[in-house]
Amino acid sequence: MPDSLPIIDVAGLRAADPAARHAVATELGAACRGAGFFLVTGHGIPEAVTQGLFGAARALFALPDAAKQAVSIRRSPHNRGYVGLSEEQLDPTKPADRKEAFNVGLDLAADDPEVLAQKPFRGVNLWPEGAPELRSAILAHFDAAWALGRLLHRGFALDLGIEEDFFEDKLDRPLATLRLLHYPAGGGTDAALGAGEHTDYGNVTVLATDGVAGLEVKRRAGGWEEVPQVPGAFVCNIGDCLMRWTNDVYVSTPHRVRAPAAERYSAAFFLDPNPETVVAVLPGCTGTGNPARYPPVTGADYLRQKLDATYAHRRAPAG
Ligand SMILES: O=C(O)CCC(=O)C(=O)O
Ligand SMILES: [Fe+2]
Repeated sequence: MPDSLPIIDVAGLRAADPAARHAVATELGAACRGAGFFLVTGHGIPEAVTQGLFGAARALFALPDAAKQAVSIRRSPHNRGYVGLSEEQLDPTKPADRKEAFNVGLDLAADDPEVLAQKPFRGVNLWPEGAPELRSAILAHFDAAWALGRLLHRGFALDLGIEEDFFEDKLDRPLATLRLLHYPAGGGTDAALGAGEHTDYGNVTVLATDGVAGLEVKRRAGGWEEVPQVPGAFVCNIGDCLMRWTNDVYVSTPHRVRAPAAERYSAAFFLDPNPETVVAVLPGCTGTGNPARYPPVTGADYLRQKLDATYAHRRAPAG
């Protein structure tokens, strides 16, 4: 892995000129095969949207505990809602994570046919009462990060030598989660991390941070590399699902968050495919002596396995 993560301007992916699109795709492909992490500029997400998101995150985490517990993730079978401080332990060998989180999924209406049919992960979002402005600010960023995630997939497809729009209809009702994160001040004095070492589960993660450092990427040779703060850029990384889809051609790299001395906010958008999409190793990623390493699985089964392995509250009855 190189010592510094690549910064990739992805505006060219929107160009009419195929050569411009291919040039960006080649850069993306190199990053996905190498570090598995890259910084993205030229993403087209207005700064006002990101500012609005962080304003909403600050207001949300500042609510009284009772208001946050009223929308606890324990009340949602669909991986939505609030996760309290130290309720999660991404690395089981370390103390619980020093963070609180709030998960938002695809914003479906209560009478959406898939919600009524109780399809897996198809539920309504939980919103704190009396704060309607939070919902619109958070959903504006959800939509913007989703669009960026789909744009990146056009680049991945070009790099992988498949149809440029291969992923389009596999990401149009995705199992996506926008996770707001708040790492309180005062970390760094003990062994607790903000978030323990883990890999992400989906295809790609689009991360916005408030400029406070803390995220570290595991080097293949050992040790940790701090992700630099580049104003206006998003940090993107490949998740386990795209690693599987590409037969390990793209790499899902472990990372962690130090418990920062100063308070830190971030927002991770995890883009997983549609629930019924079959994730089967792509034809161009196998060859003689390199068979498919994974059997096909649906997006919903895949995510369920991953979440059940991580979160005790999904296995045990809510307490
Ligand atoms: O807060 C961050 O910088 C990264 C968080 C993260 O890795 C995650 O939530 O999966
Ligand atoms: Fe992560």
